[in-house]
Amino acid sequence: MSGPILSVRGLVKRFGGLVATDGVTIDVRPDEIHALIGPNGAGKTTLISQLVGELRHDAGTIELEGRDIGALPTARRIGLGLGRTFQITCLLPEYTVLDNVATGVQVRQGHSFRFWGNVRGETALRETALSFLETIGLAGRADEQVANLSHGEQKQLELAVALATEPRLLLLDEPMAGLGHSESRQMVALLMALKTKVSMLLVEHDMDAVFALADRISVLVYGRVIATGTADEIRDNADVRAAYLGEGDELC
Ligand SMILES: Nc1ncnc2c1ncn2[C@@H]1O[C@H](COP(=O)(O)OP(=O)(O)OP(=O)(O)O)[C@@H](O)[C@H]1O
Repeated sequence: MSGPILSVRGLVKRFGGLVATDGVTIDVRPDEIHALIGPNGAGKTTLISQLVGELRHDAGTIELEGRDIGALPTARRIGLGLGRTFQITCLLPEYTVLDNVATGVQVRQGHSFRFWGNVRGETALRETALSFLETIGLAGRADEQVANLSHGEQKQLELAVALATEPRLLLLDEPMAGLGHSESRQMVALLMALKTKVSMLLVEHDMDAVFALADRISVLVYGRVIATGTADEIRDNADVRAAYLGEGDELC
């Protein structure tokens, strides 16, 4: 078996006296959806921010396909294959759906937000961007202004923009947030279909989605991973059940 896509060892982040991630060790294997769950304030977003380089860690290591990326700036990490979607929608609302995906393509090509150039380049860029929209089922909305999309379509578009950077590992920060039941089911189906194309670390409060998608689940509580295992192992874990007692999230 080949090594993990992502290997995190002993990651620590302190905010003054608060230890937000407290020696987190976790890995994501090739073609795996690894879900990270935990009560509010457990440190999930802090961990994602450390992985992408928006927050510097105080201790520990982060390796992407065996390469230590812990000291690299965010743009370099993206260039090496780290992709992410955001908890709060982060699209350019006044531009079209296609323009937004084109920004992802251009990031991959080493340009940042250059937008449309000469006609030949424009055609190639348009075709590449369209192919990502086809993958996520939004090609029919390519020329629509983003502001006119539903919340569910915007979440799908975020995914297309992230995919356009051609990541080896996709960090998904609450892709189901704010989605209705049928939109959530659509997103689950989409992520399931993408599984063979890209490995994913999924932060999500929607337990139906987590248990439907995840090959393995890690549970973070007060900055520490208290358990990692399959859905069945996590469901039966007494420490995990105790951590969720009284929380809004319900383990199914
Ligand atoms: N910039 C910051 N400065 C100080 N404390 C912070 C900062 N960011 C997060 N924290 C604290 O770190 C802890 C972990 O927060 P974090 O947002 O990572 O949790 P989370 O698991 O993502 O929560 P949620 O599920 O509610 O999004 C919390 O106690 C939070 O208040």
